[in-house]
Order: sequence, then structure tokens, then C-alpha cells
Amino acid sequence: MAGFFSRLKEGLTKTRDNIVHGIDCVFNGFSSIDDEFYEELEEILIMGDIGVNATGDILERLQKQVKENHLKEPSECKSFLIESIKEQMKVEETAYDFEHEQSIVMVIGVNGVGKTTSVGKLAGLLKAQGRKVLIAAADTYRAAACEQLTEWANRAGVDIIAGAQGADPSSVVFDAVSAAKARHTDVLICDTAGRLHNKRNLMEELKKMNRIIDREFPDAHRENLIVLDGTTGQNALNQAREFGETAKLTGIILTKMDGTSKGGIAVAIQSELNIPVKYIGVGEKLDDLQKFDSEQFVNALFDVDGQA
Ligand SMILES: Nc1nc2c(ncn2[C@@H]2O[C@H](COP(=O)(O)OP(=O)(O)OP(=O)(O)O)[C@@H](O)[C@H]2O)c(=O)[nH]1
Repeated sequence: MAGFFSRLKEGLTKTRDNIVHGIDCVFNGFSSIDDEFYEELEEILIMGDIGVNATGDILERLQKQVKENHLKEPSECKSFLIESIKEQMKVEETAYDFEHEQSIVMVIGVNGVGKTTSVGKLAGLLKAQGRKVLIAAADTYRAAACEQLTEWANRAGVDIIAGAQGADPSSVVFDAVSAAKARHTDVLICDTAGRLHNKRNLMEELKKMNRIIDREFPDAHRENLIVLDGTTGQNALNQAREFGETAKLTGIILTKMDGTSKGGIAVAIQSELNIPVKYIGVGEKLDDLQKFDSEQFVNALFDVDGQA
């Protein structure tokens, strides 16, 4: 955990330089809390990719606190700003219910965002919690995808169901669901293609896989996690919106948070889409994925020593 936190902190260095440096300038540069002060803060949060809506909510909460606590000095309200950002990012406890139930997790997103890698890491994470995990290689389109996923399954120490290259992804899902039922698997995680001949095919394929799961295992807890690359900033929002038209998204896996200057996107995504960021990835190794923890994230972002 400590290792993860330091990687997260390290990963957020560029974001920190971007946002926190600006925020500090505002806190130090203003002698009173006035409209101009809030405007400057607003500009910095928006520039840091926190998003217009989230920034509005964060500052509204801050203004309320400033009034209630009769604050006069900008420096006095920094901790309230940090608290307000944490508040903005809280994830409901129930968001992780699927980890403890018999569930089927579809992992979706455009190619290259880190889907396959995240499927492997998530399998490892759940296995470590004592869950019986099965992986389905439903990306039959990309030649190396299955091989890559098999390596991840080995690393995580879980079973994998795969089809031949070019096989119907839905048939792989069908086989995997049958296997999950027969083997009393706790969590079935399905990797899906990020690219097909065209976008319409991709979305149709997703719908078909979902129909099969609905039909074959109606009692399973369903989870549709979209993987978004944290370095792509606002583009990630558009991807989530597009996939959201086809599948009911229940959570986000935000990858590549090591080395992005746009870490603020985590705040924006959650607020703009109203979908919780459930996991974040900070590297390419098995243990480089963890449950999203708003407290930890904001501490890392502001270099607050919440943890060693
Ligand atoms: N630095 C870093 N790299 C990551 C992270 N997650 C994934 N990657 C890398 O991103 C690249 C793409 O990852 P994949 O898992 O193959 O992406 P994908 O979405 O499955 O791609 P397709 O199979 O082409 O659809 C790989 O080189 C991964 O090692 C992360 O959290 N941090």
C-alpha cells in the first residue's frame, strides 16, 4: 500500500506542479478572499482538467465553508479547499459490492487505453482477496490480445477462457459464462476489443455480449467498467459518453496515472459523468492497480502526508 501511494504521488508529480503550484500562487498572492480570488482559483482548477462542473461544485462548497467559519485570510481556507475536492470525489461503499458477489465484469474501452493490462491486474487484485476469478478473452480481433491476456492470467494465477483468433467474441463470452457457472467462479472478467472494422460493429458486438450474459446468467451481478487513459484528458470524457450510449457504465478504471499532468481528470470524470472512478492504474505491473481512494488521491495530489 505504501509502495502504491508513493508511486501514485510520484505519478502525480506533473499534475501537482500544474495545479498545486498555481493554487499556492493564488493563496499567497491574495490578501483577502474576494471575487477575484475565487475567479483565479476557478481558472487554475479548470486548467488542471478538473472540469467546469466539478470546479463549480468545489468552489461553492468552499464559499459556504468560508462564510460559516468567518474566514478572512486566503491561507486559512486551503485545507477547506482540499476537503472540498475530497468530498467531490467520494465513492459510495456499495460501488464495490460486485467484488463480494457472483459477478460478471465487462471491461470496455477504445484500444490502447490499458484494457488487457487492467483485466490482468484486476484479476490479481480480486484473487488476492480470496475470490475465485476467471478471465474471458473476448478480444478476438487483435492477434496478440489473447496471448497477452494469457500471460496476465498466468501472472495473476487465474484461469482463462479464450477462442481462436477471429472467433465470434460472443461465443467466447458464452463459453466463459458456462464455465463460470460450472466452476462456481466468483468473478468473471471479460476483456473486449477496443477496435473492430468500424465503431458501429464494436457497439453492436458489445450489445450482443450483454444480451448473452442477460440470457445465460440473469442472476449474476453485472459490472461494466470502462477503461480510460488518464493522459488523454478531456478525450476520455467523450469516450465514456460514447460507450455509455451502448452499455450502462457502472465504473471507471483510470489508467496511466503515473506520468500524467492531467490527473485532475479523475475529478472531472466522476463529476461530469456521474460514474465513479473505481480503480486507478499507476504502472505496468500486476500490483499497479488499486481501488480508487479519494482521500489518498487528493493527499497525493496536494502532497499532504496522509500516509508514509
Ligand atoms: N504507465 C502505465 N502504462 C500502462 C498502464 N496500464 C496499461 N499500460 C500500458 O498501456 C499499453 C496498452 O495496454 P493494453 O492493456 O494492451 O491496452 P488495451 O486497451 O487492451 O489495447 P487493445 O488490446 O489494443 O485494445 C501497454 O503498453 C500497457 O503496459 C498504467 O497504469 N501505467
